[in-house]
Amino acid sequence: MTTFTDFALSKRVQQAIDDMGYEEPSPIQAACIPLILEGHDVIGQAQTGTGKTAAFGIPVVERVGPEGHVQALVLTPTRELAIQVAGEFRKIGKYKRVRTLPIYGGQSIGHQIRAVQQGVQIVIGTPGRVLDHIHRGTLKLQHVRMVVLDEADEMLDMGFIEDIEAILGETPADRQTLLFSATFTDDIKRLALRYMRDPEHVTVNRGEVTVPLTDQVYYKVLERNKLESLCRIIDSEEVQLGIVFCRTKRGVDELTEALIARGYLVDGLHGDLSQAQRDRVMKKFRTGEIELLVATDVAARGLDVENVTHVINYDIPQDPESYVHRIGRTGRAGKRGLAITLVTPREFKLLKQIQRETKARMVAREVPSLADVAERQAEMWRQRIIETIQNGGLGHYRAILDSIIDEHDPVDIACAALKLASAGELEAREEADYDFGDTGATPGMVRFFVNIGRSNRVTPGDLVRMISEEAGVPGQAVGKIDIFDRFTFVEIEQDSAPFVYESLRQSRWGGMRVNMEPARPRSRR
Ligand SMILES: Nc1ncnc2c1ncn2[C@@H]1O[C@H](COP(=O)(O)OP(=O)(O)OP(=O)(O)O)[C@@H](O)[C@H]1O
Ligand SMILES: [Mg+2]
Repeated sequence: MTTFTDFALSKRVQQAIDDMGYEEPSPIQAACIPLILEGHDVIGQAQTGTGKTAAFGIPVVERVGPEGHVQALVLTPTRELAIQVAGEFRKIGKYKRVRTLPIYGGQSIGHQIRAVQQGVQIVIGTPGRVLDHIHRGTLKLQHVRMVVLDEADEMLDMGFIEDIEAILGETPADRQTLLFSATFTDDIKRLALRYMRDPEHVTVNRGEVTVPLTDQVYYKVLERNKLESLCRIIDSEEVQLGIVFCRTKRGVDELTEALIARGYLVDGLHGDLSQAQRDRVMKKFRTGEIELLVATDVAARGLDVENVTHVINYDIPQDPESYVHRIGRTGRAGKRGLAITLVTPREFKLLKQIQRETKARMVAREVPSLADVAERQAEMWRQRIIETIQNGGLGHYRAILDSIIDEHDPVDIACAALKLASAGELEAREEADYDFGDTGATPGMVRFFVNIGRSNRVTPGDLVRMISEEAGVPGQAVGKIDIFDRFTFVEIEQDSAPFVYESLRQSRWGGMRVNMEPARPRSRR
């Protein structure tokens, strides 16, 4: 087994690693540290939370010389990540006294300029702000010997590529270039070769991109019930710290407000907040002052917060990479995690695509019913009432009730008091459902008209198979099937009907075009 001492690191770096409590190198560290120490360019790919930061951090710090100019540059896609990676570098370089500096937007540039002037050896920054310094002439990169792109696939993607090119153009051509991420597409790897010299490819766990210690589940929800479903799911989980991802900044704001209104300890993070706000929110999350962080994909990559037990995709991620990185915020460094994805009927295909491309094992779960949640809440109130009786000190309240106790049933009085105390929390609520109108189906079922191209060779067995494969519903959800000359009608259980409808309303199956519509009873006559 490899140990850190095998790398012949300087005493001061080795001591720092010991202080950090790293006993043995993770696989990506074991493979990359020697290569980087020897001066190779490296493309390093390993699952989220497996120590990629130190895999480049340790050898980069080790290779930095005593000269007081910028020798290494690390680029990250977000400010929070730059801050975090800078923290890791500071720890590794603690005894070597390597001077590191995070440089990112939203922070006073004057302060950064003064800090650079004091002789920084390693800069960790976001591309925009680094370019800003280059243009102002306040950051000189001509002596840079090592460049790291953390989250390299993201950095070489559309949003960043021009900035990256411009920055790399400021560094010497014979620099050492290091690329790290949990995900690399073949295209990005090919593109990366342009900026590298004969790189070594290190890939850990080629087969699985997601972390096996993170269980992955999904809940089928209806758009209009999403908030309610989320709350029920959270209430049925023991969340220590959780990150809830939304697609848009506005979605983050809205969900944050809605959750606060419902009494959850949450705050939101996205790119439109001031840096001071972003710092405050991250601090509240890292210290556990809030239990849920609601965020856009700005929090998807690289963030390492201890004890994140849950990642919840409130909005389904738009591509497999985003899924991998988002859920990678939990299940880090050998800990367990749970990744939850909410999926609406319209998004079901996307879920299946993510599942296919990440080879993820996702298990379907049922949103707790209102009855489940109601029972849990009722139990909680019963407990509270019993505890309150046991704690005593009720004399004052008894006096208040004295004047009505003769005229009203004591149980009625207790019920009224509970209604007031629970502020509506215990009111009966109704389950909302997808409205297909009257389709002339058996009670509890929805009848659909299915049109499968010109081919009439479809058997009832084929239909059941198609429906369960495409919509991910059990075969039992399919009821009566009528195959006429040119028309086919299928009855689907109410609960599964929205998913079947959204998956099959317009799709392809075995090369045939499939259309599906809720049946209208009149057309049956
Ligand atoms: N050798 C080690 N022994 C113990 N813990 C480690 C070791 N290396 C790293 N860690 C810890 O593992 C956690 C994850 O590390 P890191 O953030 O570098 O992961 P990553 O691979 O960069 O993940 P991501 O793809 O999400 O960016 C950190 O908390 C880090 O301190
Ligand atoms: Mg990382």
